[in-house]
Amino acid sequence: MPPDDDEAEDQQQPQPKGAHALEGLVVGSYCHDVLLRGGRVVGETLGGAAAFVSNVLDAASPPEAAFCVVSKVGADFAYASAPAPARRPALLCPARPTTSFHARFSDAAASAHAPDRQLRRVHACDPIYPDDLPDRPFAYGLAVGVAGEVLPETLERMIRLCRAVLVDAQALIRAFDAEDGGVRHVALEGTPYARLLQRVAFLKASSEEAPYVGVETARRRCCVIVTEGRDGCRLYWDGGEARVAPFPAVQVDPTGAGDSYLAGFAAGLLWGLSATDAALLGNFFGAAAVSQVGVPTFHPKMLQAVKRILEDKAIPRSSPCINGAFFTFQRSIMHDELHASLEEAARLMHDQPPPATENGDGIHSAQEPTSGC
Ligand SMILES: Nc1ncnc2c1ncn2[C@@H]1O[C@H](COP(=O)(O)OP(=O)(O)O)[C@@H](O)[C@H]1O
Ligand SMILES: O=P([O-])([O-])O[C@@H]1[C@@H](O)[C@H](O)[C@@H](O)[C@H](O)[C@@H]1O
Repeated sequence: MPPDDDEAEDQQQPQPKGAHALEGLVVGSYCHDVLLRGGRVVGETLGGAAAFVSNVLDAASPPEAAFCVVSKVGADFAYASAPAPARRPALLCPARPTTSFHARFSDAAASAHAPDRQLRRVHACDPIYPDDLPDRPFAYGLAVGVAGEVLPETLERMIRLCRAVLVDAQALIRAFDAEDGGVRHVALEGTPYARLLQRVAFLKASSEEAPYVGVETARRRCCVIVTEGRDGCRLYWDGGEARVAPFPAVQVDPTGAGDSYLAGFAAGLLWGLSATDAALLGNFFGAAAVSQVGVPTFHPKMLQAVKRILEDKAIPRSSPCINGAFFTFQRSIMHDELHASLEEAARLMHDQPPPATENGDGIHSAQEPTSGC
């Protein structure tokens, strides 16, 4: 198919050079998460995919890979003075409240594929408009909206600015009940995002979202990743697929697993791994996310070990792989060895207990709001 005018323009776009040749653009709002079990509030945490994503990119990107976050919050934002990741300033919308979700957990969610929480959007901040994005080229972009804030025209602008765009399906297919904000999904094909898919590099969906994405149609346009909770994930591209094994975890809070997965995956690509190998890093950080409440804190020894493994195993990045033209999908010969080394590193996470307080509900409160709430 010949490229349309937009695509031709994209292909001529100047490549970023110099110290920020691997700079990323993360688009999606921070939010307030309220966790409920049995009608009782059992945790209040910083949320929003952008928060989980920044946390993992900070932890796992190669040293030369910077990134910036475009996020919106209201004047009530409770984590403005918190340490990373919300220290990356969000655009302030004084007239609107911070996006907020209530996540209701059911005790019965024992199956890996059963929805383990019911989400309600309680407040929505302003959308992120194309003009809110910095006007410069980026090596990669992550479209990680949670509340419908990444508009189709904003995703289109990201595609123009970034050499490769990775998208979380939750940014595209969520619809919100007009009465109570209940989250449901709509078919991607019927949304204005569908026509952009062929200019996206990777689309990640959870197994609950996958039927709405339509994997068989979507994989002909971009690589589709379906995450399967504690079973790991599968990648589907035009002409092949792969299953990638998980890492063991004791789940205390599933929030942010998908977000942390996507950022781990992107970091893997930045280190020069193939998509199937990078998915190991996604699974690794997805597992790390569920073992703590809210945005997780990683043990420094664990992170050192992960970086050593990547420095050792990843290919030199003189020609960055995070570039639509150069992705390789297949697992490499060192895939199993990489899994074993990361599994070893994961044990260091428990070298000392994470900074969480048990409250008897299986959900621990790792972060308290620093103001507001
Ligand atoms: N209980 C678990 N044990 C180990 N890894 C997990 C667990 N839950 C999630 N993960 C990891 O996180 C990834 C994303 O989780 P998933 O539940 O599929 O996404 P979402 O948070 O979007 O619903 C999975 O592919 C897996 O790698
Ligand atoms: O758990 P996950 O699917 O990766 O992502 C979550 C979103 O689905 C949710 O709307 C938001 O409130 C959480 O903070 C987190 O971003």
